[in-house]
Amino acid sequence: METAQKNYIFDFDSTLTSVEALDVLAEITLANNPKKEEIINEIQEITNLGVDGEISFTESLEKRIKLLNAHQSNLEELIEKLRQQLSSSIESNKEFFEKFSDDIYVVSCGFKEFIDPIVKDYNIPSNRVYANTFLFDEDGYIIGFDEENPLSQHNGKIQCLKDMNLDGEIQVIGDGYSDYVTRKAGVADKFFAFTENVEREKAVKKADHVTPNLDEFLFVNDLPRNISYPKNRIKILLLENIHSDAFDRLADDGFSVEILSHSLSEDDLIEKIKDIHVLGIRSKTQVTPKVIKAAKKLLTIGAFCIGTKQIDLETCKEHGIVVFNAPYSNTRSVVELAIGEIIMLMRSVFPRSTEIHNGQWQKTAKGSREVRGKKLGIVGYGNIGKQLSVLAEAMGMNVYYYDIEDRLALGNAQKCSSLEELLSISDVVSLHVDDNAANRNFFGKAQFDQMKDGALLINLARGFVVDIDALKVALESKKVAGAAIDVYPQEPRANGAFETPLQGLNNVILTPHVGGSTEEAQRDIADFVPNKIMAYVNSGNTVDAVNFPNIRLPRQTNAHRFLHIHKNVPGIMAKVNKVLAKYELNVTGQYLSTDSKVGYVIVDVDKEYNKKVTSALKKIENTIKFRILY
Ligand SMILES: NC(=O)c1ccc[n+]([C@@H]2O[C@H](COP(=O)([O-])OP(=O)(O)OC[C@H]3O[C@@H](n4cnc5c(N)ncnc54)[C@H](O)[C@@H]3O)[C@@H](O)[C@H]2O)c1
Ligand SMILES: O=C(O)CC[C@@H](O)C(=O)O
Repeated sequence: METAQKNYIFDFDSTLTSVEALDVLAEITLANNPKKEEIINEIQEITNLGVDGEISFTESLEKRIKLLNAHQSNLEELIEKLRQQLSSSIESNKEFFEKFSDDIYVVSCGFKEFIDPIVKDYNIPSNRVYANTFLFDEDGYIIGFDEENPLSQHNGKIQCLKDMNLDGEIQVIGDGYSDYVTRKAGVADKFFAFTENVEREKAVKKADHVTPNLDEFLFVNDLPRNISYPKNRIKILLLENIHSDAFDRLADDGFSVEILSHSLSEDDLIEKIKDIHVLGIRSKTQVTPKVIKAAKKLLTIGAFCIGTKQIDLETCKEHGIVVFNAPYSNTRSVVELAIGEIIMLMRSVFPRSTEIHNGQWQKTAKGSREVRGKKLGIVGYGNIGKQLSVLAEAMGMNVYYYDIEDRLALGNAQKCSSLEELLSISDVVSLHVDDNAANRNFFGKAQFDQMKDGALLINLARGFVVDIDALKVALESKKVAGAAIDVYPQEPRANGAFETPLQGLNNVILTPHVGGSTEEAQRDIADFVPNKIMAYVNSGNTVDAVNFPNIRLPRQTNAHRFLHIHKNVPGIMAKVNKVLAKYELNVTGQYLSTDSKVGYVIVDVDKEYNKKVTSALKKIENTIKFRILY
């Protein structure tokens, strides 16, 4: 079947390059001019007025050339600078410019003197560049332009395209007025608003299609491209006030990111998740089997925290959804809060402070003790427990710990063989067990009874670990002299009203699950988790995934990468290889990692292959998910 001829008409400034060339020329010519900033601002204003169609293009050109005061010798430097500032999606898609060279034109209101040498590198010869030309005086100064050229006139591109008299469909790709008017005038069949460098409201409104980069344009036209799926089509939803650095990092990589300050209910999440490829949450969002079932496009979930029990990890795995977390980023923050709270509780600082807030002066040493020499009992000697052990010891505390696993003591910390033993000797008990469901109501009446009279309790782990009613009784009876609680059996999804039976009790510090909420921790998490997400989405790496076989993949060079996630049943690898053999693929690398439930096989193949292989791989029985990356 013969395919219809298409002509691709590219604008130059802010489309092929990320800048306006005359602005760059101004930077060069005005380098030593004391009024440089003023003049450059003026030039930019004039450029924008012209691009938006507020003043005639000829007028804008005349004014700018006068202000520029440029010389022929400046052009060489300009060309060098422009070469460094090509739009990145143009640079990464050279193959398209090579394969479709006969159908590509540059039609620009810029100047051939600098456009020709730049686009030549992209296989576009001078005779397919339609642009203005400068006029020079005998000393080589630019004094004007060829006024006969239609491109120097208002609506010049319309006239130029008419004169070009091209056969077939005409697609214009550009960012401004001169581009979109060609569509209205009927000389272009489609206008693509290119917004990689600048997003002009009017251009976006008039566009048949908004293309945030060349990848999107090539994808919708099914043209050869450097990337399998445009990143702007990958939708990321970040909930629960995740640090804005995460948004910046993911958006800078080209993804479409939406950020919400609160968590979503199951129903709202089910609705929202249908189109989402990547979900980012903290501790409040429950990712239930119903949510996962609705998440048809979901590739990965980032828990921007330590805990992952809010996510049904097994169901995620069965659906080929890879989950990451940040296991260490907020550890130090929790430890520092625990240390602060131990001191505050030991000194009864909060009751003393409340008295003064209520207008009372109560200077007393009663119920106020140093931490030095006191016994700290750490329950759960993991990442947080261990770090707390070291800092507490540095303050002169004697550290004891209890863990269900065999954990090596740090410093002079002493291991207890049972929880009872630890509780019976500790002046302060600090809970740092993990968020395992088995730890529900782990600490109740029996444990309070086993504590020393007047000991203190700290819970910065999970709310369901402590029986709050039993704690209330222990505090009221003075069995426990004080407590610091950061986590609660039920926590609200968003900021607002909150009630707990512990409100109003003496020497009880209540914080709203902020143990890990420091600027430093949140920034670190906003670096760590997006990196994991990008490594998976962009290359298939699952290193540090919490529910998936971990695999570190080599860099993919000059190859297409097939990612095949399947149920781990006998014979599946043989079937995958049979398909690859049937279509005679040249396999350049194959990697496999499995656990008892799923298998994850990655195959790197030569770029040229029979495309039918992909549907054959998808059709293999027990396939869960299949993706191609390039
Ligand atoms: N408040 C906050 O903002 C905040 C911030 C970060 C972490 N946390 C929570 O802190 C807790 C500890 O985090 P971590 O990074 O140290 O986890 P971790 O997995 O490194 O350590 C947990 C330790 O607890 C032990 N453990 C589990 N159940 C136990 C039990 N019943 N008795 C004794 N030991 C037990 C484990 O063997 C492990 O050594 C987690 O619950 C985490 O969700 C809270
Ligand atoms: O930031 C959060 O919402 C959770 C903090 C903490 O409980 C964690 O699991 O890291």
